[in-house]
Amino acid sequence: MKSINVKEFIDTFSSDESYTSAEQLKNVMDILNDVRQNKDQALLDYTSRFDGQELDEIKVPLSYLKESYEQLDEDIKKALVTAKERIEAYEKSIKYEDRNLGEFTYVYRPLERVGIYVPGGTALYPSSVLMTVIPAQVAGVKEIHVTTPTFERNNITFATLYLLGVENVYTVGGAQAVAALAYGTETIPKVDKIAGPGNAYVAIAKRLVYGDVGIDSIAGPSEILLYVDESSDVDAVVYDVFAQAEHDPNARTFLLSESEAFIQKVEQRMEELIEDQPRKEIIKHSVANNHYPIVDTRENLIKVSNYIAAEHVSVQHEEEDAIVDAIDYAGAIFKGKTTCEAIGDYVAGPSHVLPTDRTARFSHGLNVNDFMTSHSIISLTNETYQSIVGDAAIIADREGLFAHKASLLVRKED
Ligand SMILES: NC(=O)c1ccc[n+]([C@@H]2O[C@H](COP(=O)([O-])OP(=O)(O)OC[C@H]3O[C@@H](n4cnc5c(N)ncnc54)[C@H](O)[C@@H]3O)[C@@H](O)[C@H]2O)c1
Ligand SMILES: N[C@H](CO)Cc1c[nH]c[nH+]1
Ligand SMILES: [Zn+2]
Repeated sequence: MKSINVKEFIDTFSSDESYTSAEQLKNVMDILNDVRQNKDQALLDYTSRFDGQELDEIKVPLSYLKESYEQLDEDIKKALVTAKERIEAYEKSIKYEDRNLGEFTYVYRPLERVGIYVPGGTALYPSSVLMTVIPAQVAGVKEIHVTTPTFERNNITFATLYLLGVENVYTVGGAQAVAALAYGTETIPKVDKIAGPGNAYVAIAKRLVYGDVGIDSIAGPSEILLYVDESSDVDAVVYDVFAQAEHDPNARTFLLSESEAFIQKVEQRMEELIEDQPRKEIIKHSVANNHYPIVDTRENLIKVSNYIAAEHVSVQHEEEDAIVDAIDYAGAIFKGKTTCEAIGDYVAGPSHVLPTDRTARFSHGLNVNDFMTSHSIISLTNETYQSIVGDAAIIADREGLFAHKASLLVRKED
């Protein structure tokens, strides 16, 4: 594919119709309203329509989870436990603790009831079970409810849920699952916050229910921004592009370099390897519509990296320290030629649930603290109170809020 410079990219990209088109929004809104009104019946209807499954019940019996786990081979059991231990250790290390600051205390409390979306449309995502449920468990969430459009009685998603001890699992996907968690149905309870990644329908639905329920972030179709140079390995870069593209036709891949010659080597190799990819149909669609090879100066490439604020930024470059330092906005940065993005998908430690669609400008990857809420406890000594009450009263006076002023001054000592 021909490369473009940063200016050409900004012109095309900002005028792109992203997956959140008005039509998509309307479709998702209709699904949300239907589930709100018709509850379980709507879930059964959408599951038949979008997933081709005629279900009798939505809740997965615990015996299915147990059987799924027991039938796993030892090598995958061991891999899941390795991932579990690394993710747990990471989340425990970053968990906020109560802080006593004398007259002020910040306290952190786990959420009571959360809903977790585990994707399962074109692939199974046991790794997303680990990357969402473990932070919630480390936070101490009291009730965890998981929805996933996964139907086979024995499958690795159910097995991983069993490994983590999750008992409330429902076979519902897409916007309808988000609606069920946000508003409640006969089977699925209304939760306080919904977390977890998914495709465009899931991402739009989370946007729309926010406010009625909390959400973690917009963790929609996957993205990677690769910043590479002549020292990078061409095949490794190609597989990094394909690894994101194979998630979804809407997945986006940005390939940035100061070297046109290197970009052309990667583009050429992509053409050679694409036909051999088992998920080539999805990859081709993603690459044809959402792949951006960009060549420009260092300064412009850094600016555009911060503009895109991609879910994953992978820096494979001789001057990686300087480039990583200059990047302010990204879901997660993978530094160096060995630390590829896919290691973060599975076992590195930090959650792979990351903001997409430029939302890393203002939100961050999922972690234990997203499953907690904090409040301050303010308890002033009388001495402090008496020293500041006059200032408070005069501001209340100027706001014209006289009951505020009175409540302050009634406690003032002469
Ligand atoms: N950002 C992140 O942190 C992150 C992490 C993991 C996965 N992902 C993303 O998760 C997604 C997984 O996507 P998926 O599709 O395989 O699974 P999914 O579970 O997200 O979506 C499947 C559901 O989409 C709904 N759906 C499909 N076609 C529809 C239509 N025409 N109208 C309404 N609803 C429809 C169905 O209800 C189906 O159950 C990918 O986009 C992947 O990139 C993102
Ligand atoms: N790359 C995805 C996040 O965008 C996460 C994932 C799960 N499994 C494989 N990959
Ligand atoms: Zn991935």
